[in-house]
Formats: sequence, C-alpha cells, structure tokens
Amino acid sequence: MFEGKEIMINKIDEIGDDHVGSSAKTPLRADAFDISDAEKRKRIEASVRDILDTLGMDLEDDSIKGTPRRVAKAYVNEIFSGLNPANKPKLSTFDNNYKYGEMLVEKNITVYSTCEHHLLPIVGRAHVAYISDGNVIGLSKMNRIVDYYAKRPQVQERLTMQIVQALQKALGTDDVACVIDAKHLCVNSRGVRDIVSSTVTSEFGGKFKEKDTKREFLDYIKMDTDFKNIEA
Ligand SMILES: Nc1nc2c(ncn2[C@@H]2O[C@H](COP(=O)(O)OP(=O)(O)OP(=O)(O)O)[C@@H](O)[C@H]2O)c(=O)[nH]1
Ligand SMILES: [Zn+2]
Repeated sequence: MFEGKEIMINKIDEIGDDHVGSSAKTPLRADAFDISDAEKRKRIEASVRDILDTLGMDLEDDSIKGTPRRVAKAYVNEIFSGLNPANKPKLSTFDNNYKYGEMLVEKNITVYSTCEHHLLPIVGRAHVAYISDGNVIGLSKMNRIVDYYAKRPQVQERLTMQIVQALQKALGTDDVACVIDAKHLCVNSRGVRDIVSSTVTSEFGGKFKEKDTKREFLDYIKMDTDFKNIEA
C-alpha cells in the first residue's frame, strides 16, 4: 500500500508539476496514473459512443461508426497527451560557454490547447524568454514544453505559469517570462460568440519583473496588443 503511494508520488514528480506552485498544478486525482493509456482509450471510446447515441446519431453509419475510436485516440495520444509523464520532453541544457548575457526570446510558438470548462480549443501564440544564469537550453525545447503543458485540459493562466515554472527549473534561474495571446473557441464560437476577442496572459519571473527588462521583452514580441495593464 505504502509502496504504491510512493510510486504515485514519483509519477506526479515526473509529470513536471513537482516544482509548480500549488495554485498552478493541474488538478489531477491521486489515482490519475493508475489508468493506462489503453484503458483510457477504451473508456473514452465507450463514453463518446454514449454521447453520439444520446444525440440520436446512427452509429452504424459508415462515416460515424469509427468516431468514438477516433476521438478516444485523438484525446489520449494527442489532445491530452500532456497528462502522461512519459510524454514530457527532456529539457536538455548546455553550458553557456559563449557567455551570451542578453535575453533570448522564442516568439510566436504555436499553442493548441483545450479549455477545461467546455473542452473546446484554445488556439494562439506563446512568447517565451529567459536570461541565462550559466545554462542555455535548446531552442526547440521551449516549443516542446509549451506544447506539453498545452496538451491538457487547461485554463490559460495556469498554462502560462506552468511553462515559466518548468523552464525556471530546467535553467536554474528565476529569469524566465511567458506571454500567451490566444483565442478561446468557447468564447468565439458559442456562448457570447465574440469572434474577435483574444486573451492575453503573462508570467514574469526574476529580472523580468523589472520595468526595463519587461519592456525589452514586450518590444521584441511586439503584439498588436495594449500591454499597459501588464507593465510595471
Ligand atoms: N479565467 C479563465 N476563464 C476561462 C478560460 N477558458 C474559458 N474560460 C471561461 O470559463 C467561464 C465558464 O463560465 P460558466 O458560466 O461556468 O460557463 P458558461 O455558462 O458556459 O459561460 P459562457 O461561456 O459565458 O456561456 C466562461 O466565462 C469562459 O469564458 C481560461 O483559460 N481562463
Ligand atoms: Zn471554455
């Protein structure tokens, strides 16, 4: 019993949330890792079949009969793949031998996530920056970490914080920032149906809390957004 609990805790560490402040943790049940991906696909397939059946769809129809299986595969293998610690990217870092001392910005990283309130897509761009404290990270790893945390049921605020906290841990510095500008289809396509509005969230760690550093980062990413509300 105790051993099982230990294993569970280790897996939560692997998922990358061990370093995340409690407010930014993905709300997972304690037994979240007891269910294999194969079992998840099986259960989701049955649930989707039930939804379509309830909607009155003909599940014998050639176009629809494979839908429960397709949705289950897409959810577990792609759309919610960031819930499986095995999919966490390895954030390889290197010594900053060339002593690059300025900020590095990886901008316009594509974000495809899923709103956890309606299970509808969140589509946008993330802009990530850090200032090296001795380590540098492979550029693609920033895109990968954005994608990993995006592939969960999310709210944009939590996604932004998880990205920053994961990179702070990998790089061993607080000097990391992230801005996300994204459209929520739950706002654009249903409900209030505002097709134009988008949501901007930001998290500024360490030196990025200072006015000039924050300004430099925001100048590099130059979005068509009024940043007055997030400037110091
Ligand atoms: N803070 C935050 N809210 C979100 C995010 N994604 C969706 N929401 C909001 O979650 C809220 C859920 O509100 P509810 O009143 O419970 O749901 P609802 O009746 O479907 O609300 P409407 O969307 O206004 O029709 C909505 O206002 C969504 O716009 C997000 O990433 N962050
Ligand atoms: Zn939503």
